[in-house]
Amino acid sequence: MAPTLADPFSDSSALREFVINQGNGVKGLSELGLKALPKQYIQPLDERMCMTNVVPLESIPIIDMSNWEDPEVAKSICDAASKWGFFQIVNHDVPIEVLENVKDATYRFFSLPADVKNKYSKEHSSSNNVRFGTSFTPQTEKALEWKDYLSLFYVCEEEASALWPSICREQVLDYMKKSEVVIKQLLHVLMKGLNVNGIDETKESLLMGSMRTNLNYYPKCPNPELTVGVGRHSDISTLTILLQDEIGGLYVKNERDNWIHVPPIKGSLVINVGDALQILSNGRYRSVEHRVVANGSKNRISVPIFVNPRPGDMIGPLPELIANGEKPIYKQVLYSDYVKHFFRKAHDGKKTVEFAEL
Ligand SMILES: O=C(O)CCC(=O)C(=O)O
Ligand SMILES: [Fe+2]
Repeated sequence: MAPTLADPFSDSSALREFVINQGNGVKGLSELGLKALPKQYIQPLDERMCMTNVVPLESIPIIDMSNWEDPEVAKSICDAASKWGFFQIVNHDVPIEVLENVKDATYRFFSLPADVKNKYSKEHSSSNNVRFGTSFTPQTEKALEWKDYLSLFYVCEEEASALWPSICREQVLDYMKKSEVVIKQLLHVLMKGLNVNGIDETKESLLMGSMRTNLNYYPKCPNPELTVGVGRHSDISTLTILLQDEIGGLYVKNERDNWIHVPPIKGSLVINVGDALQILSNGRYRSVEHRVVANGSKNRISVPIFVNPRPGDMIGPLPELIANGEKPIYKQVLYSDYVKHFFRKAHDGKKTVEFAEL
């Protein structure tokens, strides 16, 4: 039941009960029509988006994938991954219907009643591979983030059939499957750019041996300027493939520490380098800080696929780079340890990668 007091959430345990334990999420808070943001979501001043640090005219590269093997296109992909760590792709092979279907499926999942979504919460889910949650790590964050999510770690079709919510399962599986072609094209080009030619089975497994898809829901927010949708972070993936809707709100840091908006382009996918690829490439490709603002008038969704090494893989600079005489700047770390380190703390910009520095 929704609390009815004027400031129902002055007590943090009441907020946790409603948002986390009962599974209402921030979507539930948003739908209460609160006039003011609960204090638990108020971010410190330096974590809020300050529009004076936004460069309006700059833009991350937009790359046409129809001729992805053309040396010019390949160079623009490698340059974007080194300089920006972020780019958008158009004319990739993922059909527009697949993208529209997974967005519809995201709305369908979040429209389910709280008690149904809550079956997939940390408390109730029968598997760690399926997780409905809110904020990032509410147990360790001083200020919460204005976001709900469903996270689906892919093991196999059978497990997905048994465990993933049926309301979005087929659409997420299709989105992952259809994205594999462009993921392989990008990794092929990026490896070639490091003089690593041909991706054998072991390397393919290291680069894309596991995948996680998140359905992110950022509800409309009272006082969006006081909070964040997602705080400053870099992803821990090798690559992230991100589908966003038409609302906007994702910002990326440029080389001069200013923030650049990633404008929604219908049918495009946003690609970003994650920490694992930064480490494997010995720093040649860069994972870059990004964040999502909250929106005062509209709900927003996004659907990232995190393309990862397998949890049991050791990641470190690729042997081909070291054989060429490069000095390693990262040590070998067990990927699952890296992941644990990321989830042990609140979002903290680019700090996670220090875990692997020599
Ligand atoms: O919602 C977005 O646009 C980005 C989300 C994000 O950065 C993430 O899930 O890691
Ligand atoms: Fe991210």
